[in-house]
Amino acid sequence: MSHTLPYVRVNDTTLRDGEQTPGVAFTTDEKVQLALLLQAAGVPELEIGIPAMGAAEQQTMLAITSALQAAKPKTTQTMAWCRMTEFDISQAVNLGLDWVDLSTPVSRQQIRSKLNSTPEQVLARTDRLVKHALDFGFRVCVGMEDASRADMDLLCAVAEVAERAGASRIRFADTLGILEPFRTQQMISQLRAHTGLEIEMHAHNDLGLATANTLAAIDAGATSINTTTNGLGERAGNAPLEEVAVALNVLSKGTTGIDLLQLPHLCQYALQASGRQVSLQKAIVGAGVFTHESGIHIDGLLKDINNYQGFSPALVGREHTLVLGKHSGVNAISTVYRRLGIELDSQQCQQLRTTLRQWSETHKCSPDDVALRALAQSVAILGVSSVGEEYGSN
Ligand SMILES: CC(=O)SCCNC(=O)CCNC(=O)[C@H](O)C(C)(C)COP(=O)(O)OP(=O)(O)OC[C@H]1O[C@@H](n2cnc3c(N)ncnc32)[C@H](O)[C@@H]1OP(=O)(O)O
Ligand SMILES: O=C(O)CCC(=O)C(=O)O
Repeated sequence: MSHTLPYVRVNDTTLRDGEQTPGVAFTTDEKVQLALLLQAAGVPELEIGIPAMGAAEQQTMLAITSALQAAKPKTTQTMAWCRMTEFDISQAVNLGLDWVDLSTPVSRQQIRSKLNSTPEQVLARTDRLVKHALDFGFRVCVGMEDASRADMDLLCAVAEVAERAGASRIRFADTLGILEPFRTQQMISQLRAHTGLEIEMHAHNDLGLATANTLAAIDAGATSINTTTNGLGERAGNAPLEEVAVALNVLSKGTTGIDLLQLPHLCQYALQASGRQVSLQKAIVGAGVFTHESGIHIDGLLKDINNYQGFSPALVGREHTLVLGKHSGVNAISTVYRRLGIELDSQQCQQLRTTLRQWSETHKCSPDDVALRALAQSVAILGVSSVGEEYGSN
């Protein structure tokens, strides 16, 4: 039986939390370009900066909101991150923003040791400053910093006060990245049962669980999520946009309206602008994630692609690549060489299988076409009769 997938609103914070990655600092032009690429890819909301940082940041934010407006149709809304203070809200005015996120710590630890405050004061401040921000025409999200370490009673109380004061959304921040999916689901479900507000999940990747926790939050009723391109962000980063968007699609958990085909280009630009690299094996965008070397896998792929394909790389505009190496089998060797225009017989393939093992241990990479031709020549020179037969031929 088919069912309608829930719409999940992506609020990408590459330009705010992403830029908090130590050492990362985008120029105004880079931020504008990133915002335009995110809008073109169909991301409906962007958190674009922190007005309290001062005039330069505010000018950049204005440049972003103006550029998004000019690129008709404007489909992407913008949000500023603010501390829950009059001053921060005042700095967000006249920047063309749709939303402010008013952030307040909600764990006992941070309320006491960071703000020198009390839960009662947090509640009173939430009520007052949500109303204050509404007076400026902003839509308001209340950012619950360190929510994963907070008492559920206080989270519910903050949500209640926020809702009554006129906020549209609460953000549940796993600020330290200490949640796992089961606990995430439990906490978000409890909040879901308690508030009619939109709930936004903000996950950090300190335990490598940001994507999993984001999906768990959606299962439990979160309506929007924070992401960053390539998982940029504080420490181990945030939930990567590309992972979450593709996972929601592949796992049939939700629709985002994001054009997945644009993700590689968008993420590549974000890498360049951030001066960062992702590992070869980074899900979705890593150079090696659709590359296959193992003999049994390539044999299976050649017989039927679905033998070793969880989802098609074409979903993100990429394709499978076959390489040879230490783990190659005869079927892979003959296929790869045939693509180079070199027909090998079974014995030559077996000899190459042995040669490739030695070559790979020495070079610690996949042989390129030049190296493959040289290896084929070495087989011809050595002659097939000298091949050791210790592995047999299939
Ligand atoms: C979990 C997160 O990612 S939260 C976002 C964090 N992002 C950043 O910090 C990046 C941008 N930050 C900055 O450029 C600067 O920190 C600024 C401009 C915001 C503030 O700079 P400064 O005025 O020099 O203050 P500084 O950073 O030293 O201290 C932060 C102050 O904000 C207060 N504060 C922190 N969070 C909040 C909050 N949610 N609500 C109200 N006050 C807060 C702290 O208690 C501290 O106040 P204090 O000096 O009275 O003790
Ligand atoms: O309070 C918020 O808006 C979340 C801030 C944040 O980036 C975090 O807690 O990790």
